[in-house]
Amino acid sequence: MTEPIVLCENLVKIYKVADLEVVALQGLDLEVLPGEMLSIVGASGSGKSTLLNILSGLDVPSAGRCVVDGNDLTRLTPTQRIHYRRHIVGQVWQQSGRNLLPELTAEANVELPQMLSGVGRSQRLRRAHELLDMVGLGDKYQKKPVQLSGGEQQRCAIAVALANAPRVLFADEPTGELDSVTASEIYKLLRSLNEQLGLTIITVTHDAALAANVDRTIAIRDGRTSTETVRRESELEELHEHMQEASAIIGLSAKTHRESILIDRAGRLQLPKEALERLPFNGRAEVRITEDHVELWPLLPETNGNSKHGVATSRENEE
Ligand SMILES: Nc1ncnc2c1ncn2[C@@H]1O[C@H](COP(=O)(O)OP(=O)(O)OP(=O)(O)O)[C@@H](O)[C@H]1O
Repeated sequence: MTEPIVLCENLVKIYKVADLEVVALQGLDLEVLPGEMLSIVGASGSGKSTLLNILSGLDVPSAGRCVVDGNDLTRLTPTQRIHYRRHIVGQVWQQSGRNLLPELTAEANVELPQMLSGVGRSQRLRRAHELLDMVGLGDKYQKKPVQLSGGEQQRCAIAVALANAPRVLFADEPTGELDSVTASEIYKLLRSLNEQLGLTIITVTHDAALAANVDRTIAIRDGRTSTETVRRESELEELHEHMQEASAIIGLSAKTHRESILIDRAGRLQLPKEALERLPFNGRAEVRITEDHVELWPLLPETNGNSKHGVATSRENEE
């Protein structure tokens, strides 16, 4: 079995602000396989950036386990952390000011991380040109960020992030400041780099529609993974009744994507908000375990087993 390149187990992050504690991640589990292109979606404040900051080595978890390409992020020494950030992971941020130095040309921006790693000038230049060609900036080597469009700046940022050939690329809202056409082009570029280089890519986005561009989307709610959406190998011709319900979770068609609720090792899951809003659970549910699925029913006085209010939380053999 292929080992995951990213593994988070029961990850917890608590921020202390004055006397207050903010629990940003509350026991998050995540596995990503080498070569996967994954998107993390979730409402503002759900913990996406916190997770990405931990994975990219900028922050440390309060508890739990987090291993990326064999590096245990709870145990790195400061020197190992610098090596990890320079060589194992690459990052692209939403604001181009965080990705590129304004006074340097595109070429020099891609040279910089290599220079910090001790790569010689001719090799640096060769690599910078190779990467700028790959991201579609073959005619912009000498342009400074201000002379590039927003989309070109993000292309350049991707080249910078790949300068030291990382094993995993993290992109936090890489298209947040771009129009939808340019955003979709950046996702296509990320997809082609993922396929050409076999690079593992994890992006964070508010925009569930962009999730259609990746293999798998994980939704985070309140610091925990809640649902997973996987692109189907081939489009379904027909949908079962219950599958149309499922497609509402992040807004992609159940014909093209298969959605599931994630159940952690302790058996915890988060019901979709839609189910919570539509059905009167009031914090508790009647559980019915059958041979091949589990049903959760609101505790209505008149519930007699024939109510239409049931929500199936696990169905096997759905296709
Ligand atoms: N440095 C910090 N100090 C204190 N609290 C923080 C800090 N960073 C994040 N938080 C809190 O942790 C929770 C998760 O924040 P996080 O930024 O990870 O969410 P997010 O899903 O990335 O949100 P957004 O989409 O708005 O960027 C929020 O309640 C936030 O206020």
